[in-house]
Amino acid sequence: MAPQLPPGVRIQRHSPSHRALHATRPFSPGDVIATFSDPLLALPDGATMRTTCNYCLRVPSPLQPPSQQPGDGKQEGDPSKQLRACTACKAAVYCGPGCQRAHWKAVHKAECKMFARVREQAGKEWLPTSVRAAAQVLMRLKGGDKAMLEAFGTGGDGEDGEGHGLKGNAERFRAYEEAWRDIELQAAAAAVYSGMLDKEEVLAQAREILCKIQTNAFNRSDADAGMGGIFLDPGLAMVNHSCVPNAFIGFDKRTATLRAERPIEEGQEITISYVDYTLPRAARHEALRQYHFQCACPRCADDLDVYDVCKASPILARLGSFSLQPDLDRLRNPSIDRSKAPKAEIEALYKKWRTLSKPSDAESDEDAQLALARSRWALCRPLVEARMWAVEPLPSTILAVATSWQTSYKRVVYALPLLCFLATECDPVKHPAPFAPWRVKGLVAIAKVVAVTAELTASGALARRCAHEGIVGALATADQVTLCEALLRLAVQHGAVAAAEGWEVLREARSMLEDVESLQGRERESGLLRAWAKDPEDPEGAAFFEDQVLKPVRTLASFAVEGLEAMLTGEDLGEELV
Ligand SMILES: C[S@@+](CC[C@H](N)C(=O)[O-])C[C@H]1O[C@@H](n2cnc3c(N)ncnc32)[C@H](O)[C@@H]1O
Repeated sequence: MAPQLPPGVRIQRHSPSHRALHATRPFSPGDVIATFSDPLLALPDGATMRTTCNYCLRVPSPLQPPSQQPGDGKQEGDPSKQLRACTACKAAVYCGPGCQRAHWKAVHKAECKMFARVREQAGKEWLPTSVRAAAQVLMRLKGGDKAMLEAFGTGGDGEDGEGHGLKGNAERFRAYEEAWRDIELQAAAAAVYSGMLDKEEVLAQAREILCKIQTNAFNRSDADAGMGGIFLDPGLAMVNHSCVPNAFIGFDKRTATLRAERPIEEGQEITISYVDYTLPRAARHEALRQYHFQCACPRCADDLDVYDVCKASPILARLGSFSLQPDLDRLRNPSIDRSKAPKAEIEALYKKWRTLSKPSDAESDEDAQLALARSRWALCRPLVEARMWAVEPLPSTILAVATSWQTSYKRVVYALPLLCFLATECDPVKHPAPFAPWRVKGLVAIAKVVAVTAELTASGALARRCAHEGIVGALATADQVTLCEALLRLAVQHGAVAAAEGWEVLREARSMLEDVESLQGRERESGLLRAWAKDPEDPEGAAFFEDQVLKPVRTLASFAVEGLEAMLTGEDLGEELV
């Protein structure tokens, strides 16, 4: 039987062994195409299975009071106390009895004994995610689980033009030595710990299962959203890859939401990107190796960079205005000089950039981070010369510095120009859709630093914490509370589309916005911002936004490159900035 699908999508067979997801009606950017709430596999990351509800995958935090559904957990406050362990295996934890019961019925009944074996034989309380996933499949297949049999049973790989099972690309995995070694090890562990190694064919079956999991499961990992793990739904698994996708997936607990990133016509194929589509072509292809196909999307065929794709994006005109970079002409005609950074050079420098090792935990002090940032910045020189700020690995280099300064007592104010620069010069080019999660995260990051600088300004301590006259001057003339409120309004509006209601970044933005709204004497500013958020074309609101938000953000962004140069190339200046 073909996988059960929600309305909005259907499966179309392009060739005997290649199926695809197609739209059954038109969708506009940001629209929900379909939701998938009954996954076949939904697991937290191995090492986090003691801090994540093993059923609903919620990671409790003080900001996340437990919901009444489906876990009906009641404890609040200390996150670790919000989860209770299965009394039998003590390995799996839950946010409430509802989740525990649901997980027991779905899979834990079979895997509970497995964790006793893991403790006995390996002295561990958890298993790597893929090993646990494969063991779950083995045990559910043995138990005659119908949905598992359809997806993972033998002979259904779609290769015969009729099967509806998941594609596994097993022969290709076998030829990919590095990946195959891992699969063999994981298969052996899954067979041993599931207690099924008694039959020789179980090993082969476990390998097939792992190939299918690697090919079809989605990685839910997102540190900012406080989540990790994998998600596999046989219907959603029919969506193919493109480096210029028209859709994207957001995860919230056990639900995956497929949304349109670009306009989609009725009958059109729906595609997502399996990898970070803003990487240079060679890096994308390397990341796609585990899927065993040659991407032939327009970005790959013509080796388009992020500026090319942004320029041609059909959503710029529709969506560009309600953002920190509403200047569409600038996005379409950036002042870059490609001759200074030829494509081959970018690919080579990206490869080298990736080999620069991150400081280990032991040496992750500011000096080690600074040394790494210096080497990365030096490698990115051709991109800086070409002013190609949005081409990786330059934005990641800037972001890493911004992130470390953001959490540094001494440098937090200096993070502001970098974050404003990323939000105006990099993110909108990489992700033309203003609801792209990266862009929303960027807005919240700026708002957080502005909340700090507003306090420093109010207490008169700003000039002591920042030696840069330009930054201090820009902040002195800005209404920082209004700036913060505007950023949060943008984040809340776009964040609701970016991921899901339970997205941690959105919750944080909402909570900060409530705090700002409760401040007295700001009725006029709040009123104007509210009007502008409702209608970005409203002339009074738009003028206010330009003056109170875009102007200070642009001014702050204008100090970013100069500040980075001083810090990362000038021996003395760098120290002075501390
Ligand atoms: C998650 S499945 C997608 C559904 C798959 N087409 C099927 O029929 O089962 C991933 C696999 O689909 C194929 N695939 C996905 N995107 C592709 C693309 N753009 N071009 C060619 N094959 C693709 C690859 O074999 C990949 O390993």
